Amino acid sequence: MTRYIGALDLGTTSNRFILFDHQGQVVGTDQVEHEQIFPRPGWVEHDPMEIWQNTRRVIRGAMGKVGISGKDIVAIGITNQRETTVVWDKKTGQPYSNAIVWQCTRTDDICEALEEEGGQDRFRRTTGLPLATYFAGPKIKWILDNVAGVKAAADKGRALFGTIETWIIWQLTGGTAGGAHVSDVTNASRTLLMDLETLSWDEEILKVMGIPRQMLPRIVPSIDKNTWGHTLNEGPLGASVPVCGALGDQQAALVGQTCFGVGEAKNTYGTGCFMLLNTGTQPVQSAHGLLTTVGYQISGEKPVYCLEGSIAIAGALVQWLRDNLGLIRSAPEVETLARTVDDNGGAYIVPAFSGLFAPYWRSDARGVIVGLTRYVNKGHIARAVLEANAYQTLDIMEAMKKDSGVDLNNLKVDGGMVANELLMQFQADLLDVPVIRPAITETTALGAAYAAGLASGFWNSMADLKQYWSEDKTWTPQMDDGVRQAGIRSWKKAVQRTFDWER
Ligand SMILES: Nc1ncnc2c1ncn2[C@@H]1O[C@H](COP(=O)(O)OP(=O)(O)O)[C@@H](O)[C@H]1O
Ligand SMILES: O=P(O)(O)OC[C@H](O)CO
Repeated sequence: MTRYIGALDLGTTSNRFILFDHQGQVVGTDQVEHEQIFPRPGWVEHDPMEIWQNTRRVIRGAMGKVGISGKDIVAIGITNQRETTVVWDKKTGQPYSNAIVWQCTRTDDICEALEEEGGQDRFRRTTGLPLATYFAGPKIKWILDNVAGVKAAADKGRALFGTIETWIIWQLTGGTAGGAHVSDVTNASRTLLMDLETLSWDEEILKVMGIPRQMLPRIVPSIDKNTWGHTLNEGPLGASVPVCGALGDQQAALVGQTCFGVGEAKNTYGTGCFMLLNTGTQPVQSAHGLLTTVGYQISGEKPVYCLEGSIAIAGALVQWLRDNLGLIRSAPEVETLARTVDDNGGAYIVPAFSGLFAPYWRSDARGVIVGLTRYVNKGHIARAVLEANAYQTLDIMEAMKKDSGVDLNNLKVDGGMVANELLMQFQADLLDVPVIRPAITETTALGAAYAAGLASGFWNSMADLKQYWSEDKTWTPQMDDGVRQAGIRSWKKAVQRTFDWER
């Protein structure tokens, strides 16, 4: 009987369940988008119950399309948008509020107050992260301080915190009847609350932020067959299937791209865009605005660390062009529109919608469109949207080189936006290195499947997984260096124009 690994990919824009066979090939998938809630400028929320409902829907949907039951699934792995924060009541299973999404800027004042002592890098040595609205810890504090009843419930041990993998694993493995309250170490490393060396919650930071220890999940390795629990027979899989792996989505993409060696990197273009470089079993502190984060941990082994460059707005800018400006009807149309012109016509967009993340970490920044003249038309704007992503990646690549000394001689890419050929060519031109797209661009889900498959014995070793990686297409640089340098100069000027807007 053919058996499968299931991967649940809980992204910012949509939830997917993907079934993989033993060759690492996709045999079936189902996907549902969820609502992006913008209650105020800079605020972003999701409804945790909608994410749970859609999770059940896509699991049943993918199994139905392939015509299998939960009994045909050896194990499942979970991967998720990181940092997005849910606090819920463990007796009723109800969230106290909407989830605060990683892009949300509402914790600006909290971060500013925390910075007064020790500055933006106050917790960097311990956590690998600067103080920024991006991370989960300040979001928990915001909920404790602002949502009625949560502080008292947390003190009594009734309120539980989780990032999205924690929330969904709790639901899948029992919910109010005793679901597992666990977080994988890669997600925990994005809270600003975890000590990167000991892989445990840092009591001192918890005290400073006023977060009760008992609301936090147990931190466990990302690839592990014993600690996550099993799905319920009465749940969406209709069977008791072990949950054997969980990884933040960017770390999952690193695993899916089989970047297991020191110096290997990938760049994922989804709602945001994230480059991760494997730095081995010792954390490397960044001096150039990157994050130090856990890449993955196999049970019983030392964790593998990464340097990460995080871009908040990538595909989200394409969504904005579609949903807020109505210039396109679907995301792929941005390429058609961009191809109506030869270049950006002098226009640059810096999408600092959530402030600017790496390498700048400026929460006072807001988005700009610069270089406008009467010549600029909607085709130029579409180009500037795509180019913004490539220029932001260039900023990250420069910082990565300074921090690690690694001069990448190509870039492995994945994520929803890599279908965009114009962007991929421009990216190769700008970085002046080849850009390589793998045959399977669902690398996030693949990484979660690999994690679950390794832990459950479906696959034997990481070395075995390397054979499933294959190239689909490579773009080689074609741009004249003078044109490249002129573009980079204009981009850097445009970035400066975003600063000092909010405060
Ligand atoms: N052909 C395309 N050109 C540009 N952007 C695209 C294209 N197809 C999808 N996108 C963008 O990619 C994002 C979805 O990618 P995905 O990897 O599924 O994201 P996530 O994991 O964050 O939910 C959306 O923001 C969408 O606007
Ligand atoms: O939804 P994505 O794929 O853009 O990823 C979101 C990140 O995990 C946020 O840190």
